[in-house]
Amino acid sequence: MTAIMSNFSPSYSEEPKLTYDRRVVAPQTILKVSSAPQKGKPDQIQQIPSVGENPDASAAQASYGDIPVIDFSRLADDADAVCKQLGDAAAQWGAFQVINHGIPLDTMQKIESQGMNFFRSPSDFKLAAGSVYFPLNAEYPNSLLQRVERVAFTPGPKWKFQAKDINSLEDTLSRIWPDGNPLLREEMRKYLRGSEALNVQIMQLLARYLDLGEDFFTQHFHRAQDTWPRFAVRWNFYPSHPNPSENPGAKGHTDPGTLTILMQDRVGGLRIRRDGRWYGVKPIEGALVVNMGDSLEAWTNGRLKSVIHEVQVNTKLDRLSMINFVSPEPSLPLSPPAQLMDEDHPRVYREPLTYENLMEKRAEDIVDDGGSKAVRILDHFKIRK
Ligand SMILES: O=C(O)CCC(=O)C(=O)O
Ligand SMILES: [Fe+2]
Repeated sequence: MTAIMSNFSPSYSEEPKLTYDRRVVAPQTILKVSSAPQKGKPDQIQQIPSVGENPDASAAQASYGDIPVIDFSRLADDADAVCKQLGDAAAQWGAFQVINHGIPLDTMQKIESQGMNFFRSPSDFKLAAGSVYFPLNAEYPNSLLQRVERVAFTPGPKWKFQAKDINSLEDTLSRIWPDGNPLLREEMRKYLRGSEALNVQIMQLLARYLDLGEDFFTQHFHRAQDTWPRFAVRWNFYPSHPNPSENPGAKGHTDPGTLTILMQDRVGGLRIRRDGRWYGVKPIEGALVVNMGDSLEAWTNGRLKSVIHEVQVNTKLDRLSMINFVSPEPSLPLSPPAQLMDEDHPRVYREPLTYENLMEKRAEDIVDDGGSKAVRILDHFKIRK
């Protein structure tokens, strides 16, 4: 341990005293790029233009897209309308934001400020956390995550060992804050419980939207001895960079699981792709961003869309997100129900297809091509006509 480290202990007990710049970014600094829809080459893996490759990327255009914002406080009076709004968003955009989801704003703010405290700490302090901390870029020049420091709240080196229980986060918590951080522990516990409930609620609403019966997805949640789905929780920290065209934070990709529940700060920079255009995901205080992943698209025979997204680094402000990747049991066949297949809607993806298959392909892709090409992993599993 160096002298700096032993003297350094970021305080955790401060109330959300935000140690970073909370200015709301002027809309024109958020890039929204329109580019021509991809020319159809249905039998080829789709290449997703990313920030660095896209000549439009520096031509900032003000305004965010109309990514739906769903108010869960309306569930009590008008569940049908909420269900329709949410399902349409999942089918058309592959993403939405949720407000009034039940996780307290205070919890989200405290986690955010603790996360910022961690990433703003001296490098020696962060590196002392060991394998749960991934420093900026150094070892992963070709990864999808281009300019991101990370903390993985996931025990074990492999995706198979993801867990959602607070106990499994203890190890990471004690590594990133060796002197203890009971405030963060408590708030993470609340957040996890809240996002677990939200995941169930959303999956039930989506099943209802598709007329599958509310439990179509959730009946599998406790199928295995251990409980599924599992959560892989991560903090992503994107230090600012003066040149937006040189600094994709995360390149275009889809997430492999069922849902991704994401908390972003006020900086913005997350963008999603729909019909060949990028749309900024507007930071809304207290909102959670929900993305559909590959497993859900496969499971619903393409009715719900696994959304392509990327992150642009801000030119002035550091950005933090906390991401909860929800995955199904790895060996569960993601077989679409009969109701979602007919002559007009033939089976889209090969069977059997499991989360495990998706993850294996993803690992190959990222390793084999050096990760330089962002691809939709699901396209590898399409049934060719
Ligand atoms: O940080 C974000 O907003 C999104 C990051 C992301 O897409 C990912 O880590 O898969
Ligand atoms: Fe992602």
